[in-house]
Amino acid sequence: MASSTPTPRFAEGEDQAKVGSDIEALQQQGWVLDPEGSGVRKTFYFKSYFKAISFVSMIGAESAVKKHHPTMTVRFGSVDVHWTTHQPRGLTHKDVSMAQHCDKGANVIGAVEAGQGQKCS
Ligand SMILES: C[C@H](O)[C@H](O)[C@H]1CNC2=NC(N)=NC(=O)C2=N1
Repeated sequence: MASSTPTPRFAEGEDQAKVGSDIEALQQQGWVLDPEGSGVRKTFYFKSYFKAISFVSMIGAESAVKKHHPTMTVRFGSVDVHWTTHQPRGLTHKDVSMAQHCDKGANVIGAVEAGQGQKCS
């Protein structure tokens, strides 16, 4: 059976119209809702492991400043990033602004298309 498309689950107190339209814009940039609809995720691809680690470091620095932290999985030529808000639970403007920051940083570092990332030989 095909799984149904998740619908956004916003945290209490969020401006749902604003965050909802920002999430739609992020989806145009390749972000997808997680299965619960309470977070967004995207995989970024890089030509070198050093670029992937530099991206993680850049996101980590912004996370420390903004006190909002992602779950990231680093692979040889890619980084999976997941943003959600734990308290209050659900999607917030913080997830949106950090996801936008990821897209900007990926451009600076030089992310590539899926399939163009570094692979094990
Ligand atoms: C006190 C501290 O700022 C909070 O616990 C922050 C830390 N980082 C966080 N990160 C994320 N992703 N969600 C949160 O709710 C959150 N809360």
